[in-house]
Amino acid sequence: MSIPAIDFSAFRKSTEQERRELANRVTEEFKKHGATRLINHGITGEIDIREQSDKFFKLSEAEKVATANVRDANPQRGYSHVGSEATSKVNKRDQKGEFQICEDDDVDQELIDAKEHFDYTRDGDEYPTPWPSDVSIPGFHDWMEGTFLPDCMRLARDVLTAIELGLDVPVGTFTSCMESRVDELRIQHYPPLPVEKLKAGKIKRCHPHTDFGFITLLFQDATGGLEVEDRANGGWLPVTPTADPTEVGVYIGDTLVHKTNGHLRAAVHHVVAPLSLKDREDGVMPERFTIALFAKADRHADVGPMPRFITSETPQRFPSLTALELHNKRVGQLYDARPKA
Ligand SMILES: O=C(O)CCC(=O)C(=O)O
Ligand SMILES: [Fe+2]
Repeated sequence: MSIPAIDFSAFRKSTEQERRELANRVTEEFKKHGATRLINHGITGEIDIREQSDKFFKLSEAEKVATANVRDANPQRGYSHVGSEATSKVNKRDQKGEFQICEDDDVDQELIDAKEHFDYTRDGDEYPTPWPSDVSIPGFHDWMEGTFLPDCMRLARDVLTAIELGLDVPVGTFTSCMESRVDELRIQHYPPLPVEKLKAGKIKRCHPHTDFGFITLLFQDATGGLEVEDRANGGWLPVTPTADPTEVGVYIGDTLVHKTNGHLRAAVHHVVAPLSLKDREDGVMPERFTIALFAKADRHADVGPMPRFITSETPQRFPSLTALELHNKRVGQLYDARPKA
């Protein structure tokens, strides 16, 4: 089984009835795995992940480090080297085997994510991005910040509108608390990795985790290796890249889980060897590039469960807190850094 790719073109240009049907279909997929895949979603510009990302990751170590992310509990900005963030520290399975947000420090400290990344947001944000100079990468900032980020933000809001329709909550329920546009984009590079290195179980391209925002949009190159937890059968569903380079995976994140009191569950995902290398003992996993848009709620928005999702059968599961409080708690877990009180 795999996650079907849904044609999203009808969402912007069709009758109300067709929009609702599409919204229901997308929401049903989210209910199954916390994930869906979309094609024909309106981002038509060249999504050449490699071309854009390569420019940054090919910079010298010194130039990359000059834009380094500060490893604290604030929103991530700039460059993170291989092994910097530890996704293994953010979630844990509960007694029923379901993945939950980690609430204590009892996690394996030695698991390494074999990836480097650069995180950014729009200019003018209160947490500014340390961009590399335009001399070292001509056009990089303008394309990333000026074109790609707004396109992704628009698509994320459309998908959230579809979820509002699919859940039959008033339109604007989620999207009205995204006005300050604090979404974040991440370009990600997984350097070549010998399969042998995976054997000891300490290194993965990315350990199982859930993302922190409302939803994540994920564009991947043709390498493969991303998998989503298969809730119905156990195990994992490979999100195998298709021939369509614009295809985007969409994943439910913790903020939407909180707001819906667990009615929607987050997509648990990880990155392992691509299918062609899965049963091999040797060989080298080729490098891999992806781009993620983390669609976020306004920092001061209350992302505690909405009253309509709290019932006698489903009592309140999460506290009332702001999006920034939830986000900082989660980012802090990546770095063993506590948010400031
Ligand atoms: O690169 C991927 O396929 C997944 C990355 C990811 O899960 C993340 O950055 O949160
Ligand atoms: Fe993720």
